[in-house]
Amino acid sequence: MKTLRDILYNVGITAVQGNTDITVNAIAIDSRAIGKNDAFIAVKGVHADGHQYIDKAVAQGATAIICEEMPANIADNITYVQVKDSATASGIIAGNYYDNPSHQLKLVGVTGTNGKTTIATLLFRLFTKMGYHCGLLSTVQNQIGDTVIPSTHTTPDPISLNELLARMVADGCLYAFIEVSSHAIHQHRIAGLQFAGGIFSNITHDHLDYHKTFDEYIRVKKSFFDNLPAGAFALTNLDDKRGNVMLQNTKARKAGYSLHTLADFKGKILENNLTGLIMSIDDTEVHFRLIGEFNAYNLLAVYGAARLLGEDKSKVLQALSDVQGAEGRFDYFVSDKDQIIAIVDYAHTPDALKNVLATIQNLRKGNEQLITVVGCGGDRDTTKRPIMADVAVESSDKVIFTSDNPRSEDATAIIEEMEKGVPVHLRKKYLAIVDRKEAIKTAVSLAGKDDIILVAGKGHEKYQEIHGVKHPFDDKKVLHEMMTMLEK
Ligand SMILES: CC(=O)N[C@H]1[C@@H](OP(=O)(O)OP(=O)(O)OC[C@H]2O[C@@H](n3ccc(=O)[nH]c3=O)[C@H](O)[C@@H]2O)O[C@H](CO)[C@@H](O)[C@@H]1O[C@H](C)C(=O)N[C@@H](C)C(=O)N[C@H](CCC(=O)O)C(=O)O
Ligand SMILES: Nc1ncnc2c1ncn2[C@@H]1O[C@H](COP(=O)(O)OP(=O)(O)OP(=O)(O)O)[C@@H](O)[C@H]1O
Ligand SMILES: N[C@H](CCC[C@H](N)C(=O)O)C(=O)O
Ligand SMILES: [Mg+2]
Repeated sequence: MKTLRDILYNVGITAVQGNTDITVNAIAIDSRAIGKNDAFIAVKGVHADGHQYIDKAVAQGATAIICEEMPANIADNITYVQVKDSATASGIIAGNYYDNPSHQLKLVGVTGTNGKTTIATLLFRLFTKMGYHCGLLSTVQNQIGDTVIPSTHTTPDPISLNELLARMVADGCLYAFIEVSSHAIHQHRIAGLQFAGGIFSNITHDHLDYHKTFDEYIRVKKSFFDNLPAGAFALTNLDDKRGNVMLQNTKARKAGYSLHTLADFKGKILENNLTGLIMSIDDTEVHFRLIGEFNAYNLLAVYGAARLLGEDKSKVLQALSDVQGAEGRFDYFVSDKDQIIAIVDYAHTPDALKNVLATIQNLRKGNEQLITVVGCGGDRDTTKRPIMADVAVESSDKVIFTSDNPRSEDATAIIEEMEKGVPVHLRKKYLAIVDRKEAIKTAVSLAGKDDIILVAGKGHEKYQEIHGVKHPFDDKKVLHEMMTMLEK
């Protein structure tokens, strides 16, 4: 059992009212999770202010309150600790509560608009193949060795994050590979963690609903590298316009990867087709199972990180050559009868969609049609909607606009916003079908021999969220069903 004093170690405290030598049973940032003798950390959120729930936390049994503003009602026998920033404090407190698990393994964080899940998953699979016991925190799933734990966020809240890392430590993991989303950096979900390394993939348009401007989005991502310790490595993509800026103020050891310029880790694509990529990496020719130029970048990032973690070049390349990509990322199958290539991909940003469509265009052998099914999520960046629609019609022969996760929004209204991005001369190329299953069915019915269908935006997701309800939905399963039903 830890005392309140123990878990406050390194926290920027401004005032204390009450005794800090009390034992703390558990910690929570959500009053609904509070039980007897717990500590409640009141965090100001996007929708609510945790300070409003202090009384509720006390009523549920909290004996310690950590907050930025002392409440008006001070209850007897409760310790109130005022801190400068309770979001940051929650990360540090969570670390202390769980014995700072990030100090007990090598923690590597991946940030960037696209490629985080792919890079983190490849690292996890590579290091596992090389014989290490590893942990993974990703959008698709969390993993401790072979044990899969469902994930709710790309980067969990600081308490869940430290608890998961502690489970990895207890299970004997030497490495943890985690995705670091821009939301997580901004909300200090990673506060107090000790990283052994940070990787930057790229930065393009996304999340402007949250960060407001692209400059602010860049600043937030950069702050992850600014805060890395001197002993860590910071690995960047030198072919990204912002690749150098990301590392401008880092204390960590800098390294870069590139397909086009001089770099610590240099790659070149020799062949790129449906059987995979053949690349030259630091002058060694290697075959990989993943497809597309964007995956060449992801593979280079993984190779670079493995080298920076002290692994041998040929051992890494040999193991990486056999590793498979993450679920729902350029996940494809070929139909039995008409050899239709059906691809499911998580492209939900303009850049990801552009890259995946360019990859498909490069794989084309003749005049096969490319039919794209795509939608945009509700309650998320609205400015990407017309751009994604434009990208889709420019690079496909036919496009079906449909729903992604409408969340609280009207699905038809989202599609109408997408349609505004279609240039007049390309209007004949698209249809709008709100029901995603119907949209996929139509794509399959339009496809003939050797044609290619791309269903974009939801990748591994197993549900469709409509007005707060998550309805079971799996793009790949629906594609399979429709192929069978329509005998393609
Ligand atoms: C917009 C956003 O990021 N919200 C996250 C944020 O919640 P919030 O600030 O909205 O919380 P709030 O509802 O305002 O409440 C404020 C505080 O009061 C507390 N509270 C609230 C109600 C109550 O009864 N009692 C109580 O104590 C809450 O626990 C919270 O601490 O902090 C919560 C705890 O960490 C997150 O679960 C929540 O993620 C929401 C569900 C979400 O959808 N986030 C998405 C946008 C997200 O984070 N995505 C990124 C990936 C993006 C990418 O693709 O790069 C991710 O990392 O998953
Ligand atoms: N390095 C890359 N550059 C550009 N696009 C990429 C890259 N890697 C993957 N993509 C595209 O982005 C999609 C999402 O990839 P991935 O899931 O790896 O990214 P992510 O950063 O984890 O996304 P999220 O922020 O939603 O968790 C892929 O399906 C693919 O279309
Ligand atoms: N991590 C991303 C996922 C988007 C996936 C897409 N299917 C959507 O629902 O918009 C986000 O929270 O913006
Ligand atoms: Mg991800």
